[in-house]
Amino acid sequence: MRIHIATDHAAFELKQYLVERLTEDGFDIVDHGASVYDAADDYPPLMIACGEAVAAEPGTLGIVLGGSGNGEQIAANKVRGIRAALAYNVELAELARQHNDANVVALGGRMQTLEEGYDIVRTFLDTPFSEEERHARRIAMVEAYEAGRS
Ligand SMILES: O=C(CO)[C@H](O)[C@H](O)COP(=O)(O)O
Repeated sequence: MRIHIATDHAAFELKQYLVERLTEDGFDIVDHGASVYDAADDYPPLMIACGEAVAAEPGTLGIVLGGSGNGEQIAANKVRGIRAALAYNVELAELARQHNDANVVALGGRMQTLEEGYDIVRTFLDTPFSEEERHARRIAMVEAYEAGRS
């Protein structure tokens, strides 16, 4: 499975860790930066690039990282077709896939250990959408709004 990933400076170490672990696990990782640590970098262009890559390639998933994950989630969600969910524990990561069919997960690198971050991300990547009608119906309502049909 192809995974798109991006971070700003605040989760640079977490991104490096995830790229290494997920590559070992057999995932095809596309790294959208930041490619070097720069304490003054800005997250929006990095997260939007990651979101655009996910939206352009259905079936892929994305990981956006920052200090809290909040701004990263907000930026990724500006991309048409992106459903980005903030996950700070494995239960949220699981629900993001099962109920929301999220295609991007946002994590705060300052909010958990590297190993906890990996567990959250692996849960997100390993959990399928439930396909339950009520969840599909609600997602379709959001998509209709996004498409200007509601
Ligand atoms: O999480 C973030 C946005 O939601 C950023 O990573 C965070 O705001 C960066 O903070 P600073 O510039 O103080 O290192």
